[in-house]
Amino acid sequence: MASSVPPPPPAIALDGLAKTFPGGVEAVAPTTLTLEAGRTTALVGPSGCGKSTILRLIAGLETPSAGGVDIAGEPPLAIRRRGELAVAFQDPSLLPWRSVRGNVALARTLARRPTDPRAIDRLIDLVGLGGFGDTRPGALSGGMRQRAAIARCLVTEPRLLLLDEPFGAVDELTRRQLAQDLPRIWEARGTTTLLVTHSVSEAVTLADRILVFSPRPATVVADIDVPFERPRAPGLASRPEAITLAERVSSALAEGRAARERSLAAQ
Ligand SMILES: Nc1ncnc2c1ncn2[C@@H]1O[C@H](COP(=O)(O)OP(=O)(O)OP(=O)(O)O)[C@@H](O)[C@H]1O
Repeated sequence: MASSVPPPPPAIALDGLAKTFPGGVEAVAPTTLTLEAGRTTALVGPSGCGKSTILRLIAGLETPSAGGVDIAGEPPLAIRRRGELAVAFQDPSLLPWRSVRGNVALARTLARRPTDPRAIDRLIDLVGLGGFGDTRPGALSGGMRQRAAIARCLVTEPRLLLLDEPFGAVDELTRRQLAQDLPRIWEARGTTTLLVTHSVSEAVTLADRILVFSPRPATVVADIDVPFERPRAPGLASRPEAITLAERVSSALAEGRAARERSLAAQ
């Protein structure tokens, strides 16, 4: 989709960011790190460790208990209000009375960008929903709804893209196709992208950097650089160097869990 000169992608700084929910559930331990502008960072960690909470804090959808988030010098809400931040959560909240095309087009209108029907249809095709532009969400499968939500995110040409298990409800073959096609869109625009995933191989294939988290409260246990050239080759996940890297991530996950168990046992 054509646009005027895009603003540069933002870096994200977490400064002592922590979250304890009312009732005492400590989801995120104080975390300080910088996520570089224009790169894709994957967040991997055990279920319930606090990954989605981190994404929601960065999106300004949760209030930190301590510390803060700085996105290119501004708080998350400022970026969100300007429509420069797009979030796709596991459970896509599409408007049920609008078609796929209507949902995608509305996001573009809300971001105060001109709407080009052909560009919207190209994006719908790209996420594998060609022919479903007139269909309402209720008549789509969970995976199709997820893909419509991804199209809705990308159509706003965000500077910052937050994806929470974006391919969770998608079959393996489609997942691979999406993992191949979609990053090209955000890479071409230099979007700063954060991706929560349970799939180690997806993290290795899609990300420039992988942050591995401990069980709750989320603490970074490994910060791994992914050195593979872009665009990523279709068969990358089965290359020996990718397998070695995936094993490093899996070991860090296991070590994070073991360390947490040891510290709980010592208490
Ligand atoms: N609004 C809330 N109020 C109270 N506790 C919450 C709230 N949201 C999340 N939690 C708790 O915080 C912890 C972290 O949740 P979060 O959804 O961030 O984990 P996650 O790593 O994304 O999990 P998964 O991989 O299973 O999606 C969990 O124990 C969850 O029950």
